[in-house]
Amino acid sequence: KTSKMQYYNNPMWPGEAHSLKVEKILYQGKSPYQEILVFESSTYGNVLVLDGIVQLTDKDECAYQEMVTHLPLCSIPSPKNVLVVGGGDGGVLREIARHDSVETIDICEIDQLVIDVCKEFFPNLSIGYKDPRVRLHVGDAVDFLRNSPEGKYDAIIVDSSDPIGPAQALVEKPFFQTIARALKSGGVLCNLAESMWLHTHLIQDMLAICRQTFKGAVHYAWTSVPTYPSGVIGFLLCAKEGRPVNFLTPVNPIEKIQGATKAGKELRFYNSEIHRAAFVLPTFVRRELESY
Ligand SMILES: NCCCN[C@H]1CC[C@H](N)CC1
Repeated sequence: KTSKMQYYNNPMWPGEAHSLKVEKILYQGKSPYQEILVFESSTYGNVLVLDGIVQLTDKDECAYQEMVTHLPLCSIPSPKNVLVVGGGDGGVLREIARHDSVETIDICEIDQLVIDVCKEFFPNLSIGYKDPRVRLHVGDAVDFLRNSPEGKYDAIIVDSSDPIGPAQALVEKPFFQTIARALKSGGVLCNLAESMWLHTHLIQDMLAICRQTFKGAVHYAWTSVPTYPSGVIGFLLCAKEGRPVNFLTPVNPIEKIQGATKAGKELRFYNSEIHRAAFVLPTFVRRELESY
C-alpha cells in the first residue's frame, strides 16, 4: 500500500494527484525499462500506467492519439513516409492508417513488454499494428534515428512517456537534431510537450531548442485529456524549412482525412476546427512562451 504522501511526490507534478477507482487489476509487471500496470477502472475503461503515471485510458485516449497524429499529418500535403517514436500501444499507428497517402509507417518503441501488454488489453489501440504499412523496430529511438537515412520522413511523431525515465533523452537538443536530419525538406515533427499549467519552463526550453533546430514554423498546441495531470496536454509542431510557407503553417489543416480506420471506427475527437483551435493559447501562455 503506498502512503498518501507518495502520491504527491512525482517531480513532474509535485503536490497534486489524480485518482481513478480500480475495479480489477488486469496486469502487473516490470520490464527492463519501467513498471507496467493495467487495470479496469469503473468509469474510464482499461487504464495503462507506466512507473505510476497514467499513459492512456479507453475513454479518453482518442483525444491524445487523434491530435498527436492529425495535427502534423493534416498540415502537410499527402504525407508518404511517417515515423513514430514510442507509441508502443499502437494508437498512433491506428490513426496514421486513416491517411491513404501514407506508404510506410515505421515505429521505434524501446519496450517490447509494453507492446505485448497492449496487444492483450487494448485491442482498440493495438489494432494499429495490423496495417500492412507498419514496420516495427524495438530499440532506442536515438540509435534508430542516428542510423536513419537523411531526409527520409515527411512526418515524425514522438509519442513518448514523460521526460523522466526512458524518455528523458527525447527532449534534449541532440535528439531534435537527429529528427531534423531524418525529416524531408518541409517535413514536420509533432512532439509531446506537456502541460501549460505545469511545465512552462520545460516548454520554453523545448521551444528554444526547436526554434534553433527547425527553421520553418514552431508552434505549441494543446488539447484536453481528462486523465492527464491538469487535464490538458501540449504538442510542439515543428516544420523543417523547404516547403512554401502556406504549407508550413501546421496551424491550418490542408489535408482532409479519408475517415474510418481499418476496423471502421470513425474519428471521435479531431476535426479541422479543433485543429485550428488547438493553437489558440490563453493569455498567460502567450506571455510565457512568446519570447522563446
Ligand atoms: N501513447 C500514449 C500516450 C503517451 N503520452 C504521454 C503519457 C503520459 C502523460 N503524462 C504525457 C503523455
